[in-house]
Amino acid sequence: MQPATVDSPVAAGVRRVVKIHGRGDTAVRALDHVTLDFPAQRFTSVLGPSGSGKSTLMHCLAGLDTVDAGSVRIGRTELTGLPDSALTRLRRDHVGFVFQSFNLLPTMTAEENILLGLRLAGRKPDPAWLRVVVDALGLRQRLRHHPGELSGGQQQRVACARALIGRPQVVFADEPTGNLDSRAGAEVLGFLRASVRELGQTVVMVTHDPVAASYTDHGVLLADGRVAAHVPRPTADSVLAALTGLGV
Ligand SMILES: Nc1ncnc2c1ncn2[C@@H]1O[C@H](COP(=O)(O)OP(=O)(O)OP(=O)(O)O)[C@@H](O)[C@H]1O
Repeated sequence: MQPATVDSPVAAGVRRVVKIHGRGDTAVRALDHVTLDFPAQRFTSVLGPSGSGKSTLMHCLAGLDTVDAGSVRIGRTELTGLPDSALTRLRRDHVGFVFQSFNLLPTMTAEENILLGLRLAGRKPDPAWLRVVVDALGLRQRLRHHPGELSGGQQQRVACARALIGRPQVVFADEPTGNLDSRAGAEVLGFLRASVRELGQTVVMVTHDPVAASYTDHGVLLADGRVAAHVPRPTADSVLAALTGLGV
């Protein structure tokens, strides 16, 4: 199996990032001088109460939103100040996404969904890597199915394959198990963990769920737009205790 190409020990990071939503009286400081590094080939969870800034952080990290101060990098590339066209290319070529709601195209087969991003980028899939990803996700028998013919767990596994097929610098997963039952959720989490440990990928996952966080190598807790705590080698209990310590 070929490991991912790693061109930096830090897959993504933010330095003293401030993000303010809205203006004037209704302005909300969603990120308040956040500094974090997400190491390559690690599975990191971002936790915290509702409104603590998790989604905002992910959007800023992925270049989907701009920051008001501070800097953001993906690998060795500084995002702040990049023109939109360069940001779009960076996302397309170096970032994978897994969303709570799967976001598959219903008229395409599972295989077409997996390969769409590469096709749009004019890149050819590496057949060996496609095989590795499809087999790791148990999707071999499902490639010709349309999303409507797949269970939620299978659809999310297709979304994971789509995220990994271009061997991105980092995969951002936003509550990837939020719409799944616990068994399907465990399968997806097990795969994300295996994609890091066995395939050398890097995954950053936003989650509310201490059990989901227990699959990761490191947990970061946000509260009120700030880094409130780190939970190394998280277990469901240690995450719960850290969240409780925040008064959540
Ligand atoms: N587009 C927006 N306009 C105004 N305020 C916003 C906007 N997006 C987020 N916020 C505010 O910024 C803060 C952080 O929101 P964010 O969605 O990042 O939190 P979160 O931790 O992801 O929450 P949840 O777990 O509920 O998804 C919240 O107070 C939220 O109300």
